[in-house]
Amino acid sequence: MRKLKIAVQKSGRLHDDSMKILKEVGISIDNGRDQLKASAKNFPLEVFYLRNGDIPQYLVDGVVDAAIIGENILIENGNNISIVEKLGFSSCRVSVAIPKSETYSGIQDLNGKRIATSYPNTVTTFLKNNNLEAQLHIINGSVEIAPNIGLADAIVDIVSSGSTLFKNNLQEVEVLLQSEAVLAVSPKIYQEELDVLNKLQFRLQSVLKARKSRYVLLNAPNEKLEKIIQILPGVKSPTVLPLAESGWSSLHSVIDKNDFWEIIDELKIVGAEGILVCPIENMVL
Ligand SMILES: Nc1ncnc2c1ncn2[C@@H]1O[C@H](COP(=O)(O)OP(=O)(O)OP(=O)(O)O)[C@@H](O)[C@H]1O
Ligand SMILES: O=P(O)(O)OC[C@H]1O[C@H](OP(=O)(O)OP(=O)(O)O)[C@H](O)[C@@H]1O
Ligand SMILES: [Mg+2]
Repeated sequence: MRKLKIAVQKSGRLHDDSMKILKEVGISIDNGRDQLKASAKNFPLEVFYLRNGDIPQYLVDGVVDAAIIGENILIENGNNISIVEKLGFSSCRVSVAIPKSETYSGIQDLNGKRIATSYPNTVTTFLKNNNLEAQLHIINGSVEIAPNIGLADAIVDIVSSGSTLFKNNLQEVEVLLQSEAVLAVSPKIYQEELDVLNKLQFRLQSVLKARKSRYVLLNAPNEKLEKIIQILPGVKSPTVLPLAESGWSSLHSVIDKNDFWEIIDELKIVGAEGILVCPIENMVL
């Protein structure tokens, strides 16, 4: 089987979580320090460690078949690159920010302004869509400093917690796009590599589903079961097993992690006892 060539950020915000998710899908990679390329021991995969910003071009050219990359970079530089899976980490947004001291009454306020950014294509599209004109200053990092040193009136940059904006006395006024890490595929991928990619994607989906879910076990008197089952939908329907103590059962089910506390509260009210909640490693549905 031919190997799938996948690009992963060499170092930076995406690196650790990218390696972690590959490990969670059971792929073990021989990772010598400072290696730019490494092969998986137990899966037809070759990992190329590259700069996030360089990855779209490698995908366009077919130098790599796939990549784990920030969606914002694909929007900025990735013509014709498809996203096959959103990976749920490195969530952020690309936003316009202006000094806190300035009032903002709407998008028109950006007309004629000087905007500093590392994402010129994203900003140009945004300006065009809104019939605005502005002067762009393209800088590669520390964009948030630009208004404070008189280089720009506004910036467009990544925002996550908002603490960098806060520290630089800036306020977020428009969100251009939302982003997270994604699995992207080269338009030049061959069928054999695509078959490997499909296998990888299947494994990723099972890990991502599992991350969003929790396994719940509880005990309840039989007369309370009907109400409890209504609260616990489960993958199909909850498993009910008799306990050694007569008139009691054990119920097992899968719930969405986000609904966790609400469901537990409801379960307690209708008479569930000994509730256990466990993480799930994989979910193959
Ligand atoms: N503060 C943040 N919170 C969450 N995700 C972020 C944050 N900053 C960046 N990201 C996401 O992580 C990706 C990588 O960011 P990082 O700053 O590590 O690299 P970079 O400067 O874009 O690239 P390079 O690898 O070329 O140096 C970004 O494209 C974005 O999708
Ligand atoms: O809203 P926050 O949580 O503060 O995150 C936003 C900051 O994070 C990123 O920078 P990073 O720390 O990656 O530094 P860099 O500019 O060197 O890439 C981004 O460029 C912002 O500056
Ligand atoms: Mg950064």
